[in-house]
Amino acid sequence: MPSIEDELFPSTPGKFKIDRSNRQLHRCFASTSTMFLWALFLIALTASYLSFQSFVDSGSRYLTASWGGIQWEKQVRTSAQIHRSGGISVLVTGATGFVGSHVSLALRKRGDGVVGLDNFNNYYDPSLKRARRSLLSSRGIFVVEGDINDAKLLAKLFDVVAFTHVMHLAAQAGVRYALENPQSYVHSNIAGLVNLLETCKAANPQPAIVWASSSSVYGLNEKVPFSESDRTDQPASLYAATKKAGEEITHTYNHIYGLAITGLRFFTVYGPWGRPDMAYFSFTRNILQGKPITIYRGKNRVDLARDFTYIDDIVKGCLGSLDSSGKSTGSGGKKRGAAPYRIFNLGNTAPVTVPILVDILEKHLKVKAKRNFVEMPGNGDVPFTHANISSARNEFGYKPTTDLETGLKKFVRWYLSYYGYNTKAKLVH
Ligand SMILES: O=C(O)[C@H]1O[C@H](OP(=O)(O)OP(=O)(O)OC[C@H]2O[C@@H](n3ccc(=O)[nH]c3=O)[C@H](O)[C@@H]2O)[C@H](O)[C@@H](O)[C@@H]1O
Repeated sequence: MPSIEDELFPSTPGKFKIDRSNRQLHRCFASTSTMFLWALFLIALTASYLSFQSFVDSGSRYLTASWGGIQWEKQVRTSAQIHRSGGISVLVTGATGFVGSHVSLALRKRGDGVVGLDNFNNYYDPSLKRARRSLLSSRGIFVVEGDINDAKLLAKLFDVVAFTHVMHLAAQAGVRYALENPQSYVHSNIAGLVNLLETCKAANPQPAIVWASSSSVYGLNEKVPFSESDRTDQPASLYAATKKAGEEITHTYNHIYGLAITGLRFFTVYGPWGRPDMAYFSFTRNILQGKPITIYRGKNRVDLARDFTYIDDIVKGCLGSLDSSGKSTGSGGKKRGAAPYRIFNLGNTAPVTVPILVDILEKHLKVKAKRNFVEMPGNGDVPFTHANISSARNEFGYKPTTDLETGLKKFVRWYLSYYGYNTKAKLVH
């Protein structure tokens, strides 16, 4: 590919007609033409710089289309206001996501300040995210539309509000989608995370950060139940690898800049307002529509199992982590002392096989599933997960209380109501 210089200075100068009969004139013409060429070059350079600038501007306008301005700042400030003594002010990324919306509502309910951030991407139906936003907005939570990769936006948010905490839940989720769109995992889970940490490190005061890692970091680990000290260097999917990378990256920022950081390894979270890409959700949709569902099986027809964890238990774990996070020690990019670095499993400690999950759904839906068993493809899945939660219990009293039967009953009730199967049921959180 020709460089920009190649294009401005063609390699065929013979095209410029020079009068060779008069050396003086030639020299003069040559120097004039050189000057002329330089002038042309400078003009072209300036023009291309200006057009590049306008491209950057229009690009950032695109990124920042929905933020900025006095009114916007007022909304951010109001939403961040704390309404209880000893409360915290939290920036929740991924606020219209499944876990993000629940955590935002719970924080708000107890009187904390909450500002949401979400890019409303279309990994799954954005109308569900918009509905969650309406719910948040009805409780006085403002959600900024923007991406964690937008450094200007993040800096602006910290300019407007001195957040005490960041609850970082924005991510490219899903284990199997990484085969289809690997770059989206790098974009959100690596580049976006670093961008957020850069903003937090530079903030004055620095916030404490709690963020979503994943049970998938245990990968091919066979020791059960999974403890935080078990090996996590055998990821089975790119998704897991990016979450594991996130744990290493956050450690670095804790070490160099004194950011207080807590990583939470969530175990297959489910519940009302959940994620349509997850098995319990898509199974429900297919069962109700009379379509078959695909159930993966491991080698020798062994059923896969997950430590399915109900959303309300996860929310308690998130709030417990925020409350016990400790403080960042640095300011303006300078570390002043050691800050806590923690990682916790947030699971249910009671793995259930996928066919049993389907049994429970059938019971609550009162419809038989059309089961199609398939040998687990090499798509990033792991055979089972099982959390040891003693660290979280010791540190902040984490204690899951909802079993899969009860949790799925609540999910099904929400699903039928939200999608209009049962118009009598009220649409409540
Ligand atoms: O806890 C975690 O670490 C992860 O939990 C889920 O990942 P996963 O456990 O794979 O959850 P589902 O996609 O709901 O799958 C649950 C089980 O159903 C199985 N499954 C899934 C889809 C399907 O069509 N058929 C099927 O049998 C999967 O193999 C798996 O065993 C989330 O999607 C991840 O974002 C999260 O990080």
